[in-house]
Amino acid sequence: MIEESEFDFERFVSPKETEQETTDDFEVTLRPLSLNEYIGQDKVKENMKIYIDAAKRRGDSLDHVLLYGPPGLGKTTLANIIAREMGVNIRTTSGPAIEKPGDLAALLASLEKGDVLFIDEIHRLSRQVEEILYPAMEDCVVDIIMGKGPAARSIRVDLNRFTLIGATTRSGQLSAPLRDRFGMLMHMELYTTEQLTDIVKRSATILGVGCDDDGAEEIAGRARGTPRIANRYLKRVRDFAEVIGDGRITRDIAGLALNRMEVDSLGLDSLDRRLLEMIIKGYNGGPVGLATLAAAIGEEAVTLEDVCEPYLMQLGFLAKTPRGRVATQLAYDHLGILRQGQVHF
Ligand SMILES: Nc1ncnc2c1ncn2[C@@H]1O[C@H](COP(=O)(O)OP(=O)(O)OP(=O)(O)O)[C@@H](O)[C@H]1O
Ligand SMILES: [Mg+2]
Repeated sequence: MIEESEFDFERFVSPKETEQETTDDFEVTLRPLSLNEYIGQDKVKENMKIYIDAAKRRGDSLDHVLLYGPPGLGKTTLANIIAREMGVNIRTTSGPAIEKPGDLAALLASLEKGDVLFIDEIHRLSRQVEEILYPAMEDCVVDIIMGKGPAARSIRVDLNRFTLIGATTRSGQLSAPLRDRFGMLMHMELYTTEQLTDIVKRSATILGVGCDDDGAEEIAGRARGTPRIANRYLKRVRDFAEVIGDGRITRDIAGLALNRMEVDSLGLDSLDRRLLEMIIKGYNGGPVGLATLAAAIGEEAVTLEDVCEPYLMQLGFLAKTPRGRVATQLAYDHLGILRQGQVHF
């Protein structure tokens, strides 16, 4: 329920777009525009194709979709593709950008039939704002309270059928009532090196850079399962290739560039290594709590949890236990550190 004072009727007519994307031109041009161009995430993609097809056959809007997974895996890209494949408009906003319930109500009321509303970082919606979504998602209505005190009355505003696509890096932080109202929960996984190699090759073609298969593989192997990182490294390696080499990306050039950027052979960057070294040297291998660890290396806990840990856990370098984070033997081996009392043969 929202109060009249909070409701900005002006916005019904001209909703102010809250475009909060942190994309530069580079990212925009590299974004695939159709499901067929979208590499990897096969499970998500196959299911999505069926849901889209079914909705289109019924002439219905698509059910609400929640995309969750680590940053840079293509959630924003996929949301745009879904809207495009459905042939509808997409409006983009993000959790922290919607301050008042009235703002969201106005945005919802401005949607046309079938439109997609994409809310990035949906776990960061305030409670009050989130409550507007419940009846909107379920019954396509918003409730507005007019007036105050005993004279107050509530008005229902009917909405057009729409599709909410929410994206979050942390589905665990989503309240249960909100999560339950999504018809599809789609978990995005880290990409394999083969998939990332294809992504790098595709991006290189779009950018007009010559790139050997080996060169693409070298970049992919160090991009920690993340297309955004792969594209970023490609851009930097291209600089090296142009200045040091003959412009073509080879394995040697890629290796050299990435070493200079302090990205090691498995894709660990200096922050990953600082994290592991702190557990090993500062806390004797762990367990150590996330907050303690974050304070010790001077980083935010969310950064460690969202950015570093998924990849370190996938490599088997880090384990989460109820008592805290633990560095595994594989991490010691990779960093070349001996455990206390361990003898090197
Ligand atoms: N499946 C894919 N195929 C090709 N390129 C991709 C794919 N997924 C993502 N990319 C590229 O990776 C970049 C990052 O994708 P995107 O912005 O969609 O990630 P995100 O999951 O929304 O990240 P965040 O959580 O940080 O918002 C984009 O520039 C896009 O070009
Ligand atoms: Mg995004």
